[in-house]
Amino acid sequence: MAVYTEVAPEAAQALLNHLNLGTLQSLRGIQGGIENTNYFATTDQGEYVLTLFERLTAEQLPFYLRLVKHLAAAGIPVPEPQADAQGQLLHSLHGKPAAVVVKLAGQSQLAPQAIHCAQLGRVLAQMHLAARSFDMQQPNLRGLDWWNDTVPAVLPYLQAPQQELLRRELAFQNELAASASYRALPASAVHADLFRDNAMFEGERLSGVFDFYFAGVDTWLFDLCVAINDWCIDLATGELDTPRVNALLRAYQQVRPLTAEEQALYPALLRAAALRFWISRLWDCHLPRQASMLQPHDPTHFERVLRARIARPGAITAEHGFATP
Ligand SMILES: Nc1ncnc2c1ncn2[C@@H]1O[C@H](COP(=O)(O)OP(=O)(O)O)[C@@H](O)[C@H]1O
Ligand SMILES: N[C@@H](CCOP(=O)(O)O)C(=O)O
Repeated sequence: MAVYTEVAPEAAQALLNHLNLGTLQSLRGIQGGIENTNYFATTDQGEYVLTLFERLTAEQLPFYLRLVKHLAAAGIPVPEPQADAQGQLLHSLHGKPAAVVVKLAGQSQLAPQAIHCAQLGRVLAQMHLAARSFDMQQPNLRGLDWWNDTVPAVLPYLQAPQQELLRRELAFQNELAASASYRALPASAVHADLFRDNAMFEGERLSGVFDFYFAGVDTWLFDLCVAINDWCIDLATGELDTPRVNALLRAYQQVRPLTAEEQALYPALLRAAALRFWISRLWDCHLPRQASMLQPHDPTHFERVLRARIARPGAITAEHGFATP
């Protein structure tokens, strides 16, 4: 469930009045999420999502909300946060930080085909280009430093073969991050969690991408690899599905061709993206936060994905729209 704080219609209307968003017609708790309290709020002016933030603080939230506002202004299909007369995007309801964003039409496509992956690839590249002019800075809080801090905490819960893999991969990624070619990778604020459940489709058309609450400054290639590892795989085995990978990468490169460094480091960043979610799922599973509301996802899925990327590395080829350097 995802209504941790009950919101009365009168309280929602007071916030909607403050934002000049019209008269409430319906207010419905959303059961889907795991982190925040979310409601669909329909008014005579439109459909919105009202979120009360249960984990992130009022100090952390402006980065996420302003990033989404910036992307919306650049024409990227994201749920635009609604500002008050002073231009504030962050509000307060029942003592919790709150935001109201536009509701995206449609549903998530959990069994995507090439047609869906192509749209995602195009929007991802457009989003990367648009984020270059976003001027707030926040590192990816689930990046390499966090991996180095978290791996020692989860190792005791693992069997020897998993410990060995985790240690070896972390060492590999630390070495990679120190290399000149890694430092040459283009970066900006990125989504960093663009899984299938964070995008909406209306029929076959991508209506938008949302849930930017793991966003931070990281390489564009990492962001791309996070998406490929979720959108373009056989879910049972974790293996890459070539037609979907081709569709996503071709569409991405039609907007922004990968640099020579990105092409060379693609296999290593697919591994990094798998490692990131293996670690976070292990952490959620074995060290749940106090009074945690998270229902942990299965960590073994990303162990499988990581093993698959090591055994059969992906490669950028002419199939992906641009010849290798
Ligand atoms: N802007 C939006 N437009 C349409 N649906 C949304 C929007 N934001 C959230 N939702 C719905 O709410 C659900 C939970 O949102 P999410 O951001 O994933 O919550 P949490 O951060 O709590 O996991 C999503 O799966 C989606 O169905
Ligand atoms: N995509 C992550 C979980 C992040 O949670 P979200 O529901 O807020 O996207 C994973 O699958 O491990």
